[in-house]
Amino acid sequence: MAQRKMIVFPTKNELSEAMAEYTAKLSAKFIKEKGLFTVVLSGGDLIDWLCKLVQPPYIDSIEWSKWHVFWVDERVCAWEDPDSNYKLAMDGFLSKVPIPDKNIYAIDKHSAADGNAEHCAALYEDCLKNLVKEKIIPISKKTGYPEFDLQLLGMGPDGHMASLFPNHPQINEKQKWVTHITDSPKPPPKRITFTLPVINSALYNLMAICDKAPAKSVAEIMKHNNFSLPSAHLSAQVENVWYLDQAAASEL
Ligand SMILES: O=C(O)[C@H](O)[C@@H](O)[C@H](O)[C@H](O)COP(=O)(O)O
Repeated sequence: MAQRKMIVFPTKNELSEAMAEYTAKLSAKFIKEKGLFTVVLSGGDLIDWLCKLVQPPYIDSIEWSKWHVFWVDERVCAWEDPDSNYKLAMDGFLSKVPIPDKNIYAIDKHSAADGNAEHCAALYEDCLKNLVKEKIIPISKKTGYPEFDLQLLGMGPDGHMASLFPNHPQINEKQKWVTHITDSPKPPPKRITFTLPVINSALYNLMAICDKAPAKSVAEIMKHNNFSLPSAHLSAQVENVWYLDQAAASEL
């Protein structure tokens, strides 16, 4: 498993530039090697930081038609709900680039609107299993879990990543690929999330963190490897890279 690497950027703008460059390079590499690129998004501020991808040179140089897009976690609510990570990504990013609709794998629309978190998690896992059969997602020979090319993650001030929260049992789930939570400390309470072994089976994991609020948790992880914080468990098969702005790195 890859060692954690950290890069601190003077500003959010520079972090955002670097994230676009990193994503574009991996997109070109994987499309050249296997004809497609699997990207996993999270919610939160990350989508804002992806804004550079919808600008030149990336908007014209990336082969968007070869992208397959997933969510590492999703809030269980209607697609139109302002809480929806799907809506956030569609409005801020995906609607601006020519990725075929069929390559955008959102939470099941009806079960999400019905608020059935357990069913949504099971359906999302079924969706991943079908894509394994269709050879869109390989199963890693090393980990035995699905292997995504790039996952773009964020961390909350409490050290959570995806919807794996401190002092909640989801972090220990090893059988399922996708699980659910109905009492998330960050609203809204109902969510689905990739499990830790799936998150860590990605080839490249990029964790992007800005602002002062998560700075203490960043320091707990970097200085003390405090495993009570779910983000401390992040790994990857090839690269586990953490992009911080100055504020997020201020307690280091
Ligand atoms: O659904 C969510 O809430 C997100 O996917 C979540 O895991 C997010 O990545 C972190 O909470 C960081 O969020 P911020 O960038 O908003 O702090």
